[in-house]
Amino acid sequence: MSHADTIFALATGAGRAAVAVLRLSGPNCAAVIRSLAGTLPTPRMATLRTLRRGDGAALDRALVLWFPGPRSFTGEDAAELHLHGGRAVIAAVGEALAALGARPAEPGEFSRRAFLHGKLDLTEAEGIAELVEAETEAQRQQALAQAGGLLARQARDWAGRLTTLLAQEEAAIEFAEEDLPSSLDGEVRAGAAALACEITAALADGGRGERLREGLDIAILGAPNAGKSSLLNALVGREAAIVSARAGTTRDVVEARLDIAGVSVTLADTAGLRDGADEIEAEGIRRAHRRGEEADVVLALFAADAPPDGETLAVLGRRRCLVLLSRCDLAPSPLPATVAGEPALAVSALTGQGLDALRARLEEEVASRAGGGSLLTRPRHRAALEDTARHLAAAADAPVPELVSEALRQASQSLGRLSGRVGVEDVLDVVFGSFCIGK
Ligand SMILES: Nc1nc2c(c(=O)[nH]1)N(C=O)[C@@H](CNc1ccc(C(=O)N[C@@H](CCC(=O)O)C(=O)O)cc1)CN2
Ligand SMILES: Nc1nc2c(ncn2[C@@H]2O[C@H](COP(=O)(O)OP(=O)(O)OP(=O)(O)O)[C@@H](O)[C@H]2O)c(=O)[nH]1
Ligand SMILES: [Mg+2]
Repeated sequence: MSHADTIFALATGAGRAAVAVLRLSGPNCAAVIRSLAGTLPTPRMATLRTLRRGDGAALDRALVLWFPGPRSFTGEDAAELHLHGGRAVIAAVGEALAALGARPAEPGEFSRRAFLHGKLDLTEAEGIAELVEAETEAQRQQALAQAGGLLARQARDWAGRLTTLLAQEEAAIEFAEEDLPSSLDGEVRAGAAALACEITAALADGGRGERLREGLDIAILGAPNAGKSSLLNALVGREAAIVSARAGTTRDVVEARLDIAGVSVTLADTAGLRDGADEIEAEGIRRAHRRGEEADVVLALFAADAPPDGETLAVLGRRRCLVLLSRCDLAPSPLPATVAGEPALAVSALTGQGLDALRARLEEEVASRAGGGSLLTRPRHRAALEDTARHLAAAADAPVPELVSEALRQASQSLGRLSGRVGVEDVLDVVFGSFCIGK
């Protein structure tokens, strides 16, 4: 993959659409646009042109945008073709571009070039990917802040202070050689300890930003016929799962997406837990248990009109669950307030009783685990900052000035990985490889 190539990709979604945007970037852009559109349009001004193949045949009437570098998204010559959205139009123009020496872009290659040309740091590029993937309002806000440099600015501030500390420690080492008394070493150690503290405080966010980006998983577990599928349908407001009076209706895990408190939540309905099921149902029950173990929150359902079953009680013993007494319209009141000592919320998917209270409880559970206001949105950020804080703490406590300086250098390296300044090619491959084509 050469950064000297001129690349192109469809920037808009596949499938039928009114307009399709083909994006181009690279040193050969001007020649490619001249060849397709006759002359270069005025920079950054949408211009209607007939695009023609080498043999003069018309390809499409399109809006052409020309972005001379370095004042472009990628920081090099770039262009956009706003085509009619037909599959054949896109294919024909793509063929013409390939014939002119441009090649299809890899996933994330436009953002990678913007990064390489210093237009974005790595966390800002990640923010752009997060913006494209955002499904909820809170995810959008977090992604926009990240793309706008929220973490990048903080990292630059930390990096600047770290560089100052390193320079001061080098000076302290010099002074020591000249046998001059200096308090500089002590000041640097105190500065390193303070910076370690500040970074540790930023890390102590309970992973809320990462969870907001990734979304949360909630699993519904309980005996056959407890009303799990009915509850899923009631919560998502559509018939996502099959409901029937026969025990053992659900076998596969049925997933539905919900927006709870601005967090993207995957709600999973599972096979009813019981012994002695047939082969297929038994596999469903294994999947149910696995879902329960992986979930952030488990809803344990007990039918209010039946005694609590041992299988679901065993789940309560293994992990903290939100306990629900389902089908509560079928049981005579008063209902028990607890199951196996756990407070239980009475709900009915049929009458809707208790559903608002359940939604409120779910909002609390979700809001306590994920939400906005965090600088960190990825495990990668956490790992880099944990290393940085560790090296800073080591610098504060190092036995001799030379080791203070060495630890500060390592802290600087770790922090550089966060912004991508200390660029190990494989980190870039991982980050940009997860982007979609055309980004
Ligand atoms: N048609 C279209 N819409 C789009 C994009 C695009 O590339 N094309 N974007 C793509 O992500 C987003 C907008 N982001 C952009 C960010 C920077 C530049 C850009 O060219 N920046 C120049 C400054 C340009 C100027 O100030 O006039 C630069 O940074 O040098 C373009 C788009 C969303 N919408
Ligand atoms: N009266 C009443 N009936 C309910 C309620 N919830 C579910 N049912 C009925 O209980 C039966 C089982 O409901 P499902 O939602 O399929 O139960 P399930 O837990 O998904 O069952 P499996 O998939 O077999 O594990 C169906 O006949 C539902 O109509 C409720 O709140 N009130
Ligand atoms: Mg079911």
